[in-house]
Amino acid sequence: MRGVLDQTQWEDGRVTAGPQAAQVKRNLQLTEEHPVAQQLGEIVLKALGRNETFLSAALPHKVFPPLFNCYTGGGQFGMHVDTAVRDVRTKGLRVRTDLSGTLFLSAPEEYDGGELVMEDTYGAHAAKLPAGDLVLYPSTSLHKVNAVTRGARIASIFWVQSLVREDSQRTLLFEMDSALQKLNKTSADHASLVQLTGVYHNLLRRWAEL
Ligand SMILES: O=C(O)CCC(=O)C(=O)O
Ligand SMILES: [Fe+2]
Repeated sequence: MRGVLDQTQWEDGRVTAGPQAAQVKRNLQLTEEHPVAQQLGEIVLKALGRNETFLSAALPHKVFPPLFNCYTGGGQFGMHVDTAVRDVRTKGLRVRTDLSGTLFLSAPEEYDGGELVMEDTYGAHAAKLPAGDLVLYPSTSLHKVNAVTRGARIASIFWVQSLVREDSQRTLLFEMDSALQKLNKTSADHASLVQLTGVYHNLLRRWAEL
């Protein structure tokens, strides 16, 4: 993916930003309509579909086609909250953004700065992950990307409409599914596993919106 991106002409990131975000957004990007974003976005979507942790945590209903972005030469993205509903112009559908994802495509050693900083009720958290790692966070969070003062930070970003809109409910289901998966490995024949798996599905049935 980096081989292709390193040869692609980037565009100004402000074209897809709302009025508040446009004030603070200084980066380059490829929108979901760009052929390179479409080609590489498919790879990202396939990888997401194979990743059990992602599927269990996000419970994805719709995924906004991945964009690609690049911060370099002091590029940054100041504090903002992502747009709540995004139109997928290429597919004629709309995605409510419950979760935001950043898939890092540059190694942390390639650039200085560029941390993704998210604010939640417990304060600020910074993520600057190895290439190939993904951070998924509630789209309701205020977040920013610190200025990149050396090198270039390349990433793929996307949004997920989850089957379960509420973070608190999704978190409970994720915890429960993680525990069930562990039990399935160690005590698959325990009778209570059937019952607990049933509870998981019945909670999901209660909370899922299609
Ligand atoms: O580049 C990132 O990690 C996040 C970008 C971002 O917040 C956005 O495009 O809304
Ligand atoms: Fe954002």
